[in-house]
Amino acid sequence: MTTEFTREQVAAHSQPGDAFIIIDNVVYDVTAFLDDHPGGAEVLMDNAGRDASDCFHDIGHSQDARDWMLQFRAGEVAAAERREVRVRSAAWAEPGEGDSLRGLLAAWAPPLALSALAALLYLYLFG
Ligand code: HEM
Repeated sequence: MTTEFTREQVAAHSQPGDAFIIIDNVVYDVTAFLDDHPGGAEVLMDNAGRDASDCFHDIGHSQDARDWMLQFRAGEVAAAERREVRVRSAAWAEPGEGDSLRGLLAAWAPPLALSALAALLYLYLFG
């Protein structure tokens, strides 16, 4: 079962030895992570006990960062106090496999069509 925290309860965890942060309605216990954060302990402590969703997204954290944060998950913000989760910006989203395949097809379609046409013409004239 997931533990639920009110925003007031999260605010009580704002010390270096006991630091919680909210990102997208999920509560993270970042106490053990402070010294390991590539962005430094200070930004995390500035946001300890608070909702740091905007800051987190503004940085444009990598997929690695998002995988990493899973291990600090302590619970969720109580249902009545959840906020709308910001939609990912296009710049932040990583290209999916489907996108690159589509891009590849789009790039190759015109030359492939031309060579098929040339082959047909050759067969028609000299075949
Ligand atoms: C548990 C939550 C978090 C994790 C796991 C995490 C992880 C990381 C990682 C792995 C990086 C290196 C760059 C990257 O891979 O994206 C990074 C950089 C950074 N993070 Fe976080 N971060 C977290 C929360 C936050 C929050 C809440 C803030 C802001 C309030 C923040 C601010 C920064 C900054 C300023 C950088 C440096 C960016 C740069 O040097 O260009 N991080 N973080």
